[in-house]
Amino acid sequence: MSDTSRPSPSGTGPRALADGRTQPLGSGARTAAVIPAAGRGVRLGPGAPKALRALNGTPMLVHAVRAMAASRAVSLVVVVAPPDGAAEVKSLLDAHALPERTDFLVVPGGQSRQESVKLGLDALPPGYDIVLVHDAARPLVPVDTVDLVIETVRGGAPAVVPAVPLADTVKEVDPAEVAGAAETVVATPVRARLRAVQTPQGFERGALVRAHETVTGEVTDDAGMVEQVGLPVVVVPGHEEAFKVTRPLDLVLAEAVLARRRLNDGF
Ligand SMILES: Nc1ccn([C@@H]2O[C@H](COP(=O)(O)OP(=O)(O)OP(=O)(O)O)[C@@H](O)[C@H]2O)c(=O)n1
Ligand SMILES: C[C@](O)(CO)[C@H](O)COP(=O)(O)O
Repeated sequence: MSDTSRPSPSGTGPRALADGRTQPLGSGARTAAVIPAAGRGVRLGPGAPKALRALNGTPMLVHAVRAMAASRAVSLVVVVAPPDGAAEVKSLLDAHALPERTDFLVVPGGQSRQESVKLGLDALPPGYDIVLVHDAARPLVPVDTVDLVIETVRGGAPAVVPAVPLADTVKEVDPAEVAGAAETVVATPVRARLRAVQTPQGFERGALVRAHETVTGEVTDDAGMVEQVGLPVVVVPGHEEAFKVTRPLDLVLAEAVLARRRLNDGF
């Protein structure tokens, strides 16, 4: 099979195959996680920036950092803090127990999620061939999901998203009427073919960097940017506990999940 080589920013990355997949990176590939945590959390209501709000007494961001560091494959976590809050976030992480095998970096974020992820990527040192991007707002993702995403990138996928089927039927509405007093349905996509995608999304580093350097315009996730540069995105099973804390009711659900985990763990 013919293939073309494409250097990764670390200089140690994989070769891109003609179909956009990459040759397997192998188990030696080092993995870093970028956690965008610079959002305000407007939909959660008034209060501190969302990532700093507590879930059972511990800031959501600390839960999210621990969720990434729980994977033995993740050796660096880059936290993208609110633009004026990097020092506060650094102190917060210093004050909470985190695995010793994992290094941490904190950088200030930007005005959009996309900009914050790019700032995190820019801060990544060389030597990491796989990059996870994980919302601070998904604090409870289980380690098995994180590991599955990493394994799939190691196996040669340039981009991987964990996803779950939808419970609701989804309607597309007339774009001219979006957020108006009334909206008209223009289509009903076949639900069985739709997936709700979660994070961490995993990437071969070169693919993600290229996407962030070339794609402009509104995007709501990083895999969508990789799609736009023409690379395949592989879907793996997500997890119901990887839901995004977006509205006040999600906080109630997150605390219930933590309570159930404590019961199951017997403390
Ligand atoms: N300028 C921004 C906006 C968002 N995020 C991060 O992107 C993730 C997903 O965003 P979302 O859940 O929408 O968070 P917020 O933007 O804080 O929420 P809202 O839209 O309700 O304000 C969050 O971890 C958030 O902190 C970020 O790093 N920088
Ligand atoms: C990246 C994401 O979590 C995938 O579902 C989602 O698109 C983030 O959206 P948000 O509006 O920035 O929370």
